[in-house]
Amino acid sequence: MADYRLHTIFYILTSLLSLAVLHWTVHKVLLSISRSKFKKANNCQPIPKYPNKDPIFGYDYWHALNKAAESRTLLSWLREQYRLYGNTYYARLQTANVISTCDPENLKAMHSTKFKDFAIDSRRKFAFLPLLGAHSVLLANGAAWEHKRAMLKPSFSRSQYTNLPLFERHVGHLIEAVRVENTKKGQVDLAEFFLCLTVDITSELMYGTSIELLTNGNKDLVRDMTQSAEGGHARWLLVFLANIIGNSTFSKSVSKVRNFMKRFVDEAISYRQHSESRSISAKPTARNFEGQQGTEPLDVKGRVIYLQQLSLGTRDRKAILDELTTILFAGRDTTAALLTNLFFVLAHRSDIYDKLRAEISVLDGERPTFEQLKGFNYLQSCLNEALRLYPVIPINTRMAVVDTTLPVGGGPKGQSPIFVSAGTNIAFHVTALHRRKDLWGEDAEDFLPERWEKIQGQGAWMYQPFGGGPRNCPGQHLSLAEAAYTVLRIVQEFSMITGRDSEPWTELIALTCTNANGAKVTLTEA
Ligand code: HEM
Repeated sequence: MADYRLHTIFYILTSLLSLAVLHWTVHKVLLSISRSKFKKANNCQPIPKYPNKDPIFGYDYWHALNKAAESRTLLSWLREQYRLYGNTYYARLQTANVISTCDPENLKAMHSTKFKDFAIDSRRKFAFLPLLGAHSVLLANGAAWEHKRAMLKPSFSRSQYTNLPLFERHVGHLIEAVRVENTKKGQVDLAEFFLCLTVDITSELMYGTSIELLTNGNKDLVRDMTQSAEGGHARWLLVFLANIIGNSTFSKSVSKVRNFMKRFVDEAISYRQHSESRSISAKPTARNFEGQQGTEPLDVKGRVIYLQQLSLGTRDRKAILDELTTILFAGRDTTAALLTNLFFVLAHRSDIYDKLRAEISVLDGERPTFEQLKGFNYLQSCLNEALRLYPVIPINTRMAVVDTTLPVGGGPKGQSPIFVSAGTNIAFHVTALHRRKDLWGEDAEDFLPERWEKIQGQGAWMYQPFGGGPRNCPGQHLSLAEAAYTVLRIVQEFSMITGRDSEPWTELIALTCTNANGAKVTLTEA
């Protein structure tokens, strides 16, 4: 009897297993047939491959990538891979299929023409979720992302980035603090001050209240923010290994930063309560977080304050915390990195510094208007060139959400479309794109602001510091105005800059990328 029962169970189990195997095989065969047809219809050609020694786990590619990251040579290592395998190639990395590209046509497709076929990938989510939170616009996809983007829009209006008196207040604090340090120590690392400046400006614009790091000197917050951003990048490199290895410095910093931010969540909640108890100056907006009709709050100067905007869209404290933390990091690390990289160059190029001084001398020491600021072409070219040679976000990623194609990278010349199966990760490398000699000329490696006199429309897809398409950077105008104003005022106040660092520019990749050794200089009073 027992033998009969065992026999029946065995029979049922093997039948189920055979059915599952059959189903899987049929599915695979049908998928392969339909993909072959799809590839043929789209004229897809094979893509060059990185010679993975470990084609299953892709451990060798990951090991090489990590080694380069540890020695702070990841950006040049990536460029070397493009030289070896072409501008678009495939590799296996930690069990994932990855297509790397530095081709403008592929970026255009991902960001714009085929925007819906690509989404934010799980690697980015894993890396930055502890810091930015699940509600972060930087980690969202689909309809949730659309809502968040609509919420952000009014806070990036022209009135925000043309508010030069607001910039002046904070840049004035920066100049004072830099002057004190420069006099006391005979030199100053501008990088630390830029990180405070961008927090002060971003918080005033987005929260309505400045954190005032330049005047209250909350060094702990500066350190915790930096450690959080760097820890996020380490998680991006390690992925699941990060959970095994652990990083207590990262966890502590994240928790301190998010705790600090809770005061602004309280402010948002009390703003909401206040606005519910009396009628505030408000007009309807597109949609809020909960998908309902929202309101667009205006502060006394007629600006839209993001914190207030968020508070009217949701009662969820965690959602407000995630969004406020995200916007502070997005506004801090980026513009600070741009300024640090540019001043690193200026410290070693007195010819460029002198040319900047000559250009702005028409102001005769007075403050510029916004139109004058935008009209200083050489100043604008220096910013463009700093973002070209040292893009603040040099590595970015997406994931294909459906079977799709990218326009180039296939065939012997790399000019035919390539097939991209759903789930494939795409890594795009902006430094490699911005330094391609076939696009930028033989002097692509040189810092040459003059090249921008000839470039129309910022070079479209071959110049990608701010991303492109619907998901491009909403802070672009703000950061360029903020950076231009800061450079102009420093150049007005100091007649000469001398570099105090003989090291070459060295990558420090966290949320963004900046010079690892900062911008150590001595400034001479004008
Ligand atoms: C030099 C300065 C800056 C650079 C180079 C820069 C670059 C970028 C890039 C490349 C993206 C697209 C990311 C992607 O496609 O995955 C982005 C997105 C974003 N940036 Fe910026 N950014 C800068 C300044 C700012 C500032 C000052 C703010 C706000 C105060 C800001 C807020 C954002 C936000 C909220 C997003 C997410 C947009 C979305 O996902 O829809 N950025 N930025």
